Amino acid sequence: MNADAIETQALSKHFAPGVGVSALTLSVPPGEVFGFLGPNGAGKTTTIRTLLGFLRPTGGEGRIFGLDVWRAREAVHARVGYLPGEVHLNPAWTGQELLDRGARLRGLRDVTYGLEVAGRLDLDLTRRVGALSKGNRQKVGVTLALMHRPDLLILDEPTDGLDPLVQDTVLALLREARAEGRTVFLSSHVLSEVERVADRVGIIRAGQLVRVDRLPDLKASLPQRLHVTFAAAPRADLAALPGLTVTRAGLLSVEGLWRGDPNPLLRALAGEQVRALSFTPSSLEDAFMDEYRTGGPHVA
Ligand SMILES: Nc1ncnc2c1ncn2[C@@H]1O[C@H](COP(=O)(O)OP(=O)(O)OP(=O)(O)O)[C@@H](O)[C@H]1O
Repeated sequence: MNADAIETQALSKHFAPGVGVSALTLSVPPGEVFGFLGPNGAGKTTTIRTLLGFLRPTGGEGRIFGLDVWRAREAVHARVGYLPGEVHLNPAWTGQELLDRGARLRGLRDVTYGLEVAGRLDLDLTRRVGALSKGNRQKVGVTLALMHRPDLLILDEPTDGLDPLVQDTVLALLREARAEGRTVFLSSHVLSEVERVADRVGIIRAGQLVRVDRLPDLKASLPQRLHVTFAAAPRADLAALPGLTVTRAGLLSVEGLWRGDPNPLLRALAGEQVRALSFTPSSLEDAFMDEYRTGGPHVA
């Protein structure tokens, strides 16, 4: 059976009209790290909780390894390691006790990998969860999600509250999971961390999946930032060029974003008195900020 790790068809979860997640259609093949990005309140957690059958879809359907996320949720859970956005653990238990309990619940005899993960995260398993800092509780959550080497990891903001060194370790663990052919669905609002680990990214905004792309394609499609100053007012109407979105225009200058083949722009400028011209790639960060705010540039 070659089912996708995750497949959704118009999957929706509405809490009220216009609130929640709308008609999400997405496929994540096995062995991929998929970064799920979006601003606060965009619907990342709702999507994840629906994929795990904690919330009943109000429309469409979702499958994990071919299993219906609502009707077969218990079978789904057996294939998944889940880290919730907020880790709630019994404060009276130690990390070791939670690890042993997790192993028992999953019928896992060998906790060697769980111990290795905890060690690499520099987590003291002898301490009670109630006595741990937020970051250390997060490490317990990460360890519990990873310990059984699940086929699919669904992680809601896994590096939240962790220091940069530990964040690096978590991302390394995710890359190792991919190297073993396992799948990772990683929600985040931090582009820079997703960029370091994801094969593809999806951007959700106001409950809608607005873009899904491979990272290199996304980078290649970014517009160039253009800044031209003139010695004399230009005669051509540069704003009319289809590739140009003007962000600022003066009598003797134009700033904007250019998409696609630069030759029409160069031809238009050839007849003008150009004093200076700069043409620079915009950063991925810029592109994401545009996407967050407006739904982003429509790249051909
Ligand atoms: N149980 C609920 N009842 C009603 N509305 C809800 C419920 N859970 C979430 N929402 C609403 O659904 C929308 C999506 O919320 P969600 O928590 O999925 O966003 P998010 O992308 O995970 O945000 P964050 O990055 O802040 O965690 C928000 O408008 C939120 O207020």
